[in-house]
Amino acid sequence: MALIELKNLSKSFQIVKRQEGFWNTVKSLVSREYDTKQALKEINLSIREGELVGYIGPNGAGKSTTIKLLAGILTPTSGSVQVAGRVPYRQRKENARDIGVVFGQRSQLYWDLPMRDTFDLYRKMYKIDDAVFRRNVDFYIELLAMQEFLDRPVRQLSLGQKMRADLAVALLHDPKIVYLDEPTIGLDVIAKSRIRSFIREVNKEKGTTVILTTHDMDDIEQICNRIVLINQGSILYDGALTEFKHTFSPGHLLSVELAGDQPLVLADERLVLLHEEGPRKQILFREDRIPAGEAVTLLTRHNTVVDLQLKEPNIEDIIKEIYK
Ligand SMILES: Nc1ncnc2c1ncn2[C@@H]1O[C@H](COP(=O)(O)OP(=O)(O)OP(=O)(O)O)[C@@H](O)[C@H]1O
Repeated sequence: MALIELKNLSKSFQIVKRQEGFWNTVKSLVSREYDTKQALKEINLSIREGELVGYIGPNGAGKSTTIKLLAGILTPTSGSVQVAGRVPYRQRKENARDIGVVFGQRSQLYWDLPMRDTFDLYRKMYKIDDAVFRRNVDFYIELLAMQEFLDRPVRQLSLGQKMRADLAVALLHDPKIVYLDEPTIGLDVIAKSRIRSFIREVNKEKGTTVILTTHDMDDIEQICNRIVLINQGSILYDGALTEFKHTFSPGHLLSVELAGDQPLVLADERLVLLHEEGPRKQILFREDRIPAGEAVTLLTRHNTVVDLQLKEPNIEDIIKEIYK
């Protein structure tokens, strides 16, 4: 059985409609109106133990929402989520033992404590068995070359040292899954490469399943063997990195400019809006699902198109387009 199993998983948020003006503000205190934002739309995803998955997509795509559902912080609107045979939001505590998390932009360390004491604190918090604790601390100190800064308070550490420390702490309790959000952000080339080989090594030695969110394609290329691309709450691609390059290049990106500021009509679910900037829209499609000629015909039939270019992107172009 898969370690992570998401079936037709949807998540919507209710957002209070904001209206301008004094009376509208007063009115909204009495009866609120809501908009619904669908963050995830019937996604299906199955991850086996030991996989190294790159989970990528533009801002607001639904990545954090997925991770929060895996961690049991959120409950699904519909569909199901299972992690190691459990329903995370029903067994949050037990589930937390199976997950380790690292946010590149937000450290989980205690600023005034040296790492040696931080390890101890986490040992108590997670009630880690003494032998496991000793073995893991030694393993991470060695693998991440942490000896030199173990006794210095965290606030004195460099960004790269802090990241190494954060990784060690997240993995201290031997979680089955580790979720890494931008683990190499802001680091120099050498520090990045050290983190990447560490992640590969942990995966190899301990069989830890890795879900990696990053905007750095080198992270994906060097760490992951599978890539899941999510955009506007739907999974656009799920497969090997080499296949990904093959699927979306060349010529599977349409750049169109519409007349005036009319909204884009896609008219077909095989066409996906990747990015828009004013009247210029970037549309992604897979040629095995819709031929380029048909995509162009559909777009010009439903929109007043001023300019249309069929691009021949490579993977970096697509990613750039996604992250613009
Ligand atoms: N608590 C919430 N209330 C309302 N809307 C939310 C909430 N959390 C997320 N959303 C919306 O759901 C969508 C998906 O957000 P999510 O944070 O999952 O994206 P993301 O892919 O993690 O983006 P980023 O790369 O910027 O972190 C966005 O439109 C976001 O505004």
